[in-house]
Amino acid sequence: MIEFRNIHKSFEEKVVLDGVSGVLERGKCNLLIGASGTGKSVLLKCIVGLIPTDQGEVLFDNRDFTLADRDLKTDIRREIGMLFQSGALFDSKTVEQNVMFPLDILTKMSKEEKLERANIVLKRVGLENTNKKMPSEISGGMKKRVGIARAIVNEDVKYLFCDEPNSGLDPQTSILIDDLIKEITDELQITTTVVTHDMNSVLGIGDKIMFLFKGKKVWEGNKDEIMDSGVKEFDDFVFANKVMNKMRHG
Ligand SMILES: Nc1ncnc2c1ncn2[C@@H]1O[C@H](COP(=O)(O)OP(=O)(O)OP(=O)(O)O)[C@@H](O)[C@H]1O
Repeated sequence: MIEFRNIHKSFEEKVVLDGVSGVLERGKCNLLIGASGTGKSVLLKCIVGLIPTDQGEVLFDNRDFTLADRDLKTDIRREIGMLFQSGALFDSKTVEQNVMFPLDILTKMSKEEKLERANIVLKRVGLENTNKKMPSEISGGMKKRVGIARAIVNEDVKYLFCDEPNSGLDPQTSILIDDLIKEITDELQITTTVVTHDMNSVLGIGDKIMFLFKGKKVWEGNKDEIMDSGVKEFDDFVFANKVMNKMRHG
């Protein structure tokens, strides 16, 4: 479980996050949603410490990351897996080398141990027998699977963060990737956070949904509660989607 409290972040004069608080629950897919430019990615980066906040606290299972000393920060970082928007695979490394990379930098495991672990997670994401392929030789959906394998390769991982995992994917592949993220969350009982503006994802895997608008969280709920949120900004976002609008008005 991750708790973030009163997060503020501005870039020069521009206020991006204006006092955002929330709880990301363990064993659930927690979704951060909102229109383009509302600060979803900035919030995710503030939570994982990639961007310093101006104000606010982030607690990973009651451990204050903001005030943590170097050792505790390193411990928490080791428990974080990230799936980046672009996939962020190293083009010059094979699939296997990409997946083993976090183990190279975070652990003292032997080559054999790292390989064994990489093979386990590659199998889990449905990519056995792709070890020696280069990223340029595999599809967009497979690249995302490699990204997921890399994010969970470290057995210590307790927190998984995915920034727009469906970007660049067709709708069917998007659903497969969403389902995989959901299954892994259930299996490992990790705290998963997904940044998205894809309504299919919201309906498919939104165990807990937080909607950001102009730097504030203006609605929170689950996928069964989105039809009658009672919040205009949220309705405008949800029902801009034609399918959702049709579901509402028949
Ligand atoms: N490093 C930075 N320096 C200055 N401004 C930034 C920086 N990072 C983000 N911003 C600004 O913060 C705002 C929010 O950006 P963010 O990427 O969080 O949006 P988002 O909600 O994730 O949008 P999208 O769905 O388009 O990815 C944008 O106006 C962006 O230009």
